[in-house]
Amino acid sequence: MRVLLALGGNAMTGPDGGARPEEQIAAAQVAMRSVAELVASDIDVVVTHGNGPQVGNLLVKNEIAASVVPPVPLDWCGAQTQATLGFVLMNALDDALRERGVRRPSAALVTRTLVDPDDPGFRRPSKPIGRYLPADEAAVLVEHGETWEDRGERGWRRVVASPEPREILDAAAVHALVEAGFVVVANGGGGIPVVREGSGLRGVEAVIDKDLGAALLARSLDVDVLVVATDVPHAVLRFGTPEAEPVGRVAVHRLRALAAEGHFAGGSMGPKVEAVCRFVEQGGTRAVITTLDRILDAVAGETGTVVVPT
Ligand SMILES: Nc1ncnc2c1ncn2[C@@H]1O[C@H](COP(=O)(O)OP(=O)(O)O)[C@@H](O)[C@H]1O
Ligand SMILES: NC(=O)OP(=O)(O)O
Repeated sequence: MRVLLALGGNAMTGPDGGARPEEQIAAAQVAMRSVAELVASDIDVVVTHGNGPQVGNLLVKNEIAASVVPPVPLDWCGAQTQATLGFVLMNALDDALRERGVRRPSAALVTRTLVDPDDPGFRRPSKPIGRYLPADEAAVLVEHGETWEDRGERGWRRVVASPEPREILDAAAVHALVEAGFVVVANGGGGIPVVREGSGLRGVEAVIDKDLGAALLARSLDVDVLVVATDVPHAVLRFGTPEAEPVGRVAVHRLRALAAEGHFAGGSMGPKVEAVCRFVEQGGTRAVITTLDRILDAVAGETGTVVVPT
């Protein structure tokens, strides 16, 4: 069996979204213990991860330091988060494999994702990144030309362009590493967004939704089960109301109908639901949305929102 595990950026950054190194390392250790257990049962595992909090924080650092050192564009920030989180995840994975006495090599791959330069996502920023701020502080940044959005209880968050992922350009390299027995970390943050220019590629300033990127990578690698690990155990109907109801095992056409009724918020649960639907519609056996600590049961289809073909 082959599994793609998509780790949520928010779920990896602790309760206040602070993204402190020790919180990210601790979350990676929890997730990688489960990955080691899967690998020990002879399951091929590919890991991808979000980068919303981390790429937003890097962008702020660049902006604040701009008068001292040259700032780098958002796609470079995305590439940097792939490297940092790849490093953290590989360390945690190697430790977890060693603890279980499993000998499997790991690799983290800088991964590029093709997007369309005319994608409407460039005109309508929709991807929340970085820290949350109170409304009055966000208003000051809006005056300086940034786009911020009210994200509910936790406050306001900056939003940036998020085009559709069209092709995972380095999928063949991921595939070769998986076939050679590596546990691979790839396509972090949905991949570094690039467009074709002449006979080459150019990075573009955007952040791809990692769950949509994960669905595309999963199909490119003939993955059987996609697990989207986040900070809630299920997708929920009437989320945040007294009538909230978790979605358990569900056929993909039913989940599509629930999404059309507007149960899943844009920029958070909405793209996860879209990603799991796409994966199952395109031939995946099952896709599961649940929390980081339930990965093993999720792979078996025994917990979370379990999406199946019929
Ligand atoms: N219908 C819903 N069911 C469950 N969670 C929802 C729903 N709508 C919005 N959410 C929010 O989605 C969040 C998970 O998405 P997100 O923060 O993007 O996760 P991650 O960074 O882990 O990928 C949850 O913490 C929850 O607040
Ligand atoms: N790139 C991305 O979707 O990151 P998050 O999952 O952290 O929002």
